[in-house]
Amino acid sequence: MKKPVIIALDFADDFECIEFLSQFPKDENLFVKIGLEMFCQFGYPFVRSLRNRGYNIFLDLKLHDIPNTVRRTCEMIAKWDVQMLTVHASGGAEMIAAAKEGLDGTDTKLLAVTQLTSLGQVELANELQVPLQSQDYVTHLAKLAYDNGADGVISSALEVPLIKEATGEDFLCITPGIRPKSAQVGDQKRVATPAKARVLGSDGIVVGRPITQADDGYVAYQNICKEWNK
Ligand SMILES: O=C(O)c1cc(=O)[nH]c(=O)n1[C@@H]1O[C@H](COP(=O)(O)O)[C@@H](O)[C@H]1O
Repeated sequence: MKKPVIIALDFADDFECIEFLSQFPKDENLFVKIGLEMFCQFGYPFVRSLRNRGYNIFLDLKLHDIPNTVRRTCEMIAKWDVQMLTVHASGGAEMIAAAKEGLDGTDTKLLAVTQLTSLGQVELANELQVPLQSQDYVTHLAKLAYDNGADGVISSALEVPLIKEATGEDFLCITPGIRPKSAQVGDQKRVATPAKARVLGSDGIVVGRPITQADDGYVAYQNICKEWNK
């Protein structure tokens, strides 16, 4: 699959979301992320309706629970034909392996979230009391995910070279925290432009507000794709 620009559909309601999507040509082969905000409101029927439009789906549920619960949840999601699913790497080795087991027999890529891109070095040290540099913590979690069967991780683009070195070139690094030069950073801390993410080796970028809150979402998307594919 071509390295995707994944649009994070973080909207307050489905009407706003569908109106946003109506700006895009019908044959535009979109890769969209359904996160907790939309999934909590509209659940699986919403996932199915977007899949039926032909979109690739990244279901971002960031599962984090005991292994048995995560495995059983993944067994259910395995029937949904989604292309990517997230769990938190900090759920541990057994939980990651259980998630993979639950997805057995599907093409759904299991991605483990490392250190959220909204957390910087200060939050890692002071709030989470993790005595490591961000890049070492992220690499450690990526290796844990790799060793326990995940297909890839979610990290900032900044850590991609280290993750690839610690795991393998084929281990997917999907990177949110993407901000074109002109965009506001907002609550993100570890950010990169689309061009920088490409140079650092990201396998796909996740972009929300710079597209969904732009005056013209389709133009914003096209500009980001141009920068990403240059
Ligand atoms: O798992 C994610 O997708 C994710 C992980 C992470 O570390 N940081 C992060 O921003 N995300 C998601 O990526 C999207 C980023 O949105 P924007 O900040 O609006 O571009 C949001 O939907 C977040 O939930």
